[in-house]
Amino acid sequence: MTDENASVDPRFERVAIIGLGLIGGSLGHAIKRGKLAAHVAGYARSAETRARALEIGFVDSAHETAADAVKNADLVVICTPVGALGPVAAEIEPHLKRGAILTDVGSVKMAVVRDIGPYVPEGVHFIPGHPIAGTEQSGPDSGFAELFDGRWCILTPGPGADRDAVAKLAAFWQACGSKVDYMEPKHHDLVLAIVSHLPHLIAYNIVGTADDLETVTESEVIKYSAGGFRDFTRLASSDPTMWRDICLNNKDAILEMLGRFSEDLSAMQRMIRWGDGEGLFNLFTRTRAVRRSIIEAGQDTAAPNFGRTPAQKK
Ligand SMILES: NC(=O)c1ccc[n+]([C@@H]2O[C@H](COP(=O)([O-])OP(=O)(O)OC[C@H]3O[C@@H](n4cnc5c(N)ncnc54)[C@H](O)[C@@H]3O)[C@@H](O)[C@H]2O)c1
Ligand SMILES: O=C(O)C(=O)C[C@]1(C(=O)O)C=C[C@@H](O)C=C1
Repeated sequence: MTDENASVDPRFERVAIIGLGLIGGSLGHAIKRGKLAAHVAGYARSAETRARALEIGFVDSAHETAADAVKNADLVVICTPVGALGPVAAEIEPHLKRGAILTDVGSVKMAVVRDIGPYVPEGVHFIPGHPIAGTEQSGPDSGFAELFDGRWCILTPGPGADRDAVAKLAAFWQACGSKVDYMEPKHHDLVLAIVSHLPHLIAYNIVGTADDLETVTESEVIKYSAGGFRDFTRLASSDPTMWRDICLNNKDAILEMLGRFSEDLSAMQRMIRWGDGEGLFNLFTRTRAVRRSIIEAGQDTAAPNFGRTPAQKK
């Protein structure tokens, strides 16, 4: 915990988690691990997911409607795909407790402010958030308490946000294992477009290209996939709904980064075509240095098995 939040109590009486998949489930586990709430109420659309969440034990009660789950909650965390945030916010609006903190974990932030903002009642503190931690898995069985340990959680409070509420939410995420940082939503979306969204889109594209070649390479793609290709297939197996929603809701920043990427790819194509060995060598030397600085900064947490329970390591 940083000094500035050291004196803030990270605990809540009642937390509501809306959406009980990888992130909602991991949050439930982290709350239980840190004893951060007296009661965790959960909402999922399917009876099967609700039953499973209760059975695993990362929620204390599972509700058939989001409206029911948020009643009396001091902290409400919406953990659904980004495209569902607006409808969920509209449903829960009349049931939110005055003084409660309302937040989310969505991978984009401008669209979250746009979609949830209109449904925040007077007296409720809306502070968008994004834990930069995840895996390619989804659903209630995929969550685990250690997911957020040592990873960043970015909060994007609006200009008029209540300082005490922001400090409380920051203390909560720190108690869940995260390091907390603050950004403007627009800046967040630009940064995440390059460090998270573009890598996933490249992975989806490479695996799609290989799949199109199946008549030629079907057996080879499977047989020799122990190397670089296998790393791409992990990212490319991430949840289709989640990534569709990210693309649709961070369109401008993603198109900007895809444009730059395409230009750089063309430059690389040119170097290969004209045998520019020096250009290629210089580029590869520069990118190798980026990897080294990530490791030196202690951020080498993107390795495929980072943060997973032994059962999840494949
Ligand atoms: N997976 C990651 O790596 C990761 C990391 C950080 C943030 N996020 C963000 O967290 C959120 C949840 O992602 P996840 O990985 O936990 O997904 P998930 O698929 O594991 O879980 C999503 C949950 O939301 C529910 N849901 C889906 N559509 C809904 C709807 N229309 N109304 C109500 N509930 C609905 C699902 O049933 C499920 O319970 C997303 O906004 C995503 O952008 C994901
Ligand atoms: O490690 C992974 O599998 C992830 O995709 C996690 C990852 C990322 O790109 O780093 C994906 C999306 C989120 O919004 C945050 C984290």
